[in-house]
Amino acid sequence: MILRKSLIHNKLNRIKLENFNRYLSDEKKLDISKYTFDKIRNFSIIAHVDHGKSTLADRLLEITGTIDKNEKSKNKQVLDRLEVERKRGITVKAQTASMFYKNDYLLNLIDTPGHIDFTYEVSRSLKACQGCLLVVDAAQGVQAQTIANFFLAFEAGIKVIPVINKIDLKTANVEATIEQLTQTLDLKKEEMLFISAKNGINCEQVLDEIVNRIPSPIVNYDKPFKSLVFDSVYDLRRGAIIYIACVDGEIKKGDKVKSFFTKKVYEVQEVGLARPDFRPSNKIQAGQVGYMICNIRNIKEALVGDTFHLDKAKIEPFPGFKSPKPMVFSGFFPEDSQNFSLLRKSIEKLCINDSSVSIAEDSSPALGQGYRLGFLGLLHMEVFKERLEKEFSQSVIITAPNVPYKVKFSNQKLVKFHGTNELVIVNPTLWPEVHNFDETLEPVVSGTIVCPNDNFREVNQLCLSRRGVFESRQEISGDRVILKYKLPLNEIILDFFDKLKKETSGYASFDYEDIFYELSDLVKLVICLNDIEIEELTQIVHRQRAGAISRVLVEKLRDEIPQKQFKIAIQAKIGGKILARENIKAMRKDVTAKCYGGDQTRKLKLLREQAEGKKRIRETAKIEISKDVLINILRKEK
Ligand SMILES: Nc1nc2c(ncn2[C@@H]2O[C@H](COP(=O)(O)OP(=O)(O)OP(=O)(O)O)[C@@H](O)[C@H]2O)c(=O)[nH]1
Repeated sequence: MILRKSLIHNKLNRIKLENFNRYLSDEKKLDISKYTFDKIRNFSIIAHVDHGKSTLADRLLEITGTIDKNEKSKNKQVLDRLEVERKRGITVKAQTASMFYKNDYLLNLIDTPGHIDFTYEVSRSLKACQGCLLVVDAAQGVQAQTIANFFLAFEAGIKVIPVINKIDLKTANVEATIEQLTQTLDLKKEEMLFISAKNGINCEQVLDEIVNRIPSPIVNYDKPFKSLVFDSVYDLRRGAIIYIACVDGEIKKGDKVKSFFTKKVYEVQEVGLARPDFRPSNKIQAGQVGYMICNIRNIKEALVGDTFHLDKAKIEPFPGFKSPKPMVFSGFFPEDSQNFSLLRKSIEKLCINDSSVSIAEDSSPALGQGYRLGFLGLLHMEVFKERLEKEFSQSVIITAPNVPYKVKFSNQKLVKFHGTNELVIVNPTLWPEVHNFDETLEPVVSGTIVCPNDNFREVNQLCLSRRGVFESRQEISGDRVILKYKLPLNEIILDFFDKLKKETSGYASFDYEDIFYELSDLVKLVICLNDIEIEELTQIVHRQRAGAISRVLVEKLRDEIPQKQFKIAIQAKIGGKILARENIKAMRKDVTAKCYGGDQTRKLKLLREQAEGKKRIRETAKIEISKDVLINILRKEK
């Protein structure tokens, strides 16, 4: 697996040290002028996790001589996978690479991220292509991500070449896979390729079919330079390196370019091809795909989907650009509050290479100073956390993740105050008072599940218990079924996928698309200890689920909080209404132990004094939840 972006950074540094000077002093920059648009094919590889996307990419690079086998094994040692990627069996990011084929063609393999958290980026990268290889594992057949990815390609209007992989496996069921592809995606058998990416069987044919079937890009040489940004990485010395697909004109060192989104102007310092190392070229012209370095010092100015064009030229931007929208938010606090400034520096460094993380300062009575960070999805958050721990040795406490909710109001005073009639709430403690809004909305997704027919009942039950709405069921060959549900995002960000796997002995796959907002009866659930609110445990929940969540939380707290000299009342409340309650009894101390003999009046006096003392402490003592208890509760929450 040599093509992984989470690891490109290492690679960039290596290239920088070893080759940077050589490249700069190298007079012989690549001359790619002869690769006119008709000689170019831009394509992606899309697949369900583990169906062989990276293996096929490696094979194509090997066949075209872009990398050799020795280089590959060298890379294999350098590139180790993040644990979260290994655990989930996914690659978060691959890499873009240009290959020369038969001396005639320039084939550009454009990376698409391999996870639903990055669906927007997948759809943007597909916009830079005219075709894609849809890889399907012959032993596993069509899976949820196969379907979701196919439809992204279909919507992008690009040519899809179905490739059935792993035909060498004893468990391969090629006939069933063909049938599933024809039934579900309306693909034709005669269009399918049958390969083993691992053993190289029919892989050269894949290259020929890319040339034969994928159209060359539609371009205009006479118009001023215009390009689509489909990826970016950050290098400490050179700033952001952006990957562009050039559709009009050409660009070379010294030209001035402008970002349509930020309106900022930059001078181009270098352009070139990703092979996959950065190789400078004399220019990039319409139809070609490459990288551009122009001293962008903030990765937030190099956004996927933006249009970079020649300064002062009037152009139409590529449609559909959105700045990244975080959908999962959590508090990040240092395990040792002394380490806050170290945590800040580490987060800043990590964000240099990730424009999609949103950052705001946060503080908590128990956890001290920290941050509230927003991510594209839960996996994105896990990868970020793991990198904080592995690359920066930071131990962090993460509060229960939540999704962004919306509240709508018609009160004109509020509308005037906020300048809008709708607020997005990402921090549950900032949820407004009930009388201050009219409607509440939550993000909902269209989910696709592929599982064995026999598991339908369990899967359906799981989805309904997560407030899912059943939409459709389609039986496909191989005794499997495709199910569609509308599911609230909040219900699937935590353990939904794990539960789904458990219910189906690992045979179900899940993917989602289209995040949209729907009306929902949401309430703020507050946890109190002796009437004092524990902010870190405040959550926004659906009214229907509030009772069950409350009971679980108060029981967990009852088991975790140590006894004190006085009684502790644990309550879960919505507004003033108590939904669940547990008490922790006061510690008993035998104050009469020293009274020998039968002086009953003295014993009673001591007991009376003890009871009054406890009452006094209970009224005055501020119960603070300790950090350890909070960590345990949050761990169990996950
Ligand atoms: N037997 C066999 N195994 C293969 C073949 N292609 C890939 N594999 C294996 O399948 C596993 C997954 O392959 P990858 O190339 O990592 O799959 P991927 O689609 O890139 O996975 P992600 O990028 O992590 O989603 C690896 O263990 C490969 O060695 C093949 O043609 N035959």
